[in-house]
Amino acid sequence: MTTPTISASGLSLGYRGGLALDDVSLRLDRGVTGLLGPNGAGKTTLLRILATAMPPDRGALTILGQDPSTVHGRVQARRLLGYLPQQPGFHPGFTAFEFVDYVAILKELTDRRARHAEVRRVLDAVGLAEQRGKRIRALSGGMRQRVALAAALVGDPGFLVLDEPTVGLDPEQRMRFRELIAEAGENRTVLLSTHQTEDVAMLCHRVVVLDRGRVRFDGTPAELVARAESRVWSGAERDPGALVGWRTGTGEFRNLGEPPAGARLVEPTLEDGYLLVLGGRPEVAA
Ligand SMILES: Nc1ncnc2c1ncn2[C@@H]1O[C@H](COP(=O)(O)OP(=O)(O)OP(=O)(O)O)[C@@H](O)[C@H]1O
Repeated sequence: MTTPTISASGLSLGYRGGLALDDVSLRLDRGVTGLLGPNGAGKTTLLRILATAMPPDRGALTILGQDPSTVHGRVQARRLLGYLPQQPGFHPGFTAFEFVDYVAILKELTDRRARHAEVRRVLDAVGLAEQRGKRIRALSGGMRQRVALAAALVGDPGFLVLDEPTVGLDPEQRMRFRELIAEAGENRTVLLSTHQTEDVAMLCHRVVVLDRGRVRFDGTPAELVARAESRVWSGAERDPGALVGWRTGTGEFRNLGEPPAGARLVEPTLEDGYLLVLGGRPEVAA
């Protein structure tokens, strides 16, 4: 068996308010894995730990064979991974080129000529060749996300950590961004956190659902959809026996849970499976 890109076991981390991650174990390999979960589930905390931005309180982790609990392992792991954080921390006065070059310097690409060639390569890869001299403040939200992705791609890392990369993008930009992520996942391991079940349906070969700091599901998108098989029905009213139900655009109600006899069953979606894994809690349906 080959060594996985990421091998994490028993990761736990507490903040003052309580446990944000509770005994999370995960192995990740090539391709795009989606991390779904409601607000406060622990997604950012997990991604930060996997990107070595903070250590867990407990648990063991290896990143591309490196142990980030040692200084040497942490430095090596950082050379091998790319991280697109939720707030990329742009300096709006920088141009796209200057920002990515700055990240490349932090990644210790010391030879100026080779570094600049690398910056041009990653900006080209995300379709920003034309905009590289533009100031970040003058770029659209979608272009800024592409700059952040370019920065994460510097040095061709084997492991990419993307924290809600499609948030705030219009549908066309989101589609374009998904293509870039799919491309990035062809020959490396990508972990992507998102609230968008469509991101997972369109991009991911695997999906992990995190809720209240614990892994609630780990499988393929098709397996997540299958969780809702024969558990979704429609009707003229919200079924009081449903775990969760809502009015759809057609005026009909979509109900999830254990259908009553004679219920009009409908084809489940990935979102239905996700909501059922979370126990149909309506506060996470948004
Ligand atoms: N710096 C911090 N100090 C204290 N508590 C924190 C801190 N960061 C996160 N938390 C808490 O830890 C829990 C997990 O937060 P985290 O940001 O990892 O969740 P998330 O799944 O990324 O949420 P979202 O989807 O809203 O970004 C939440 O209860 C949150 O309030």
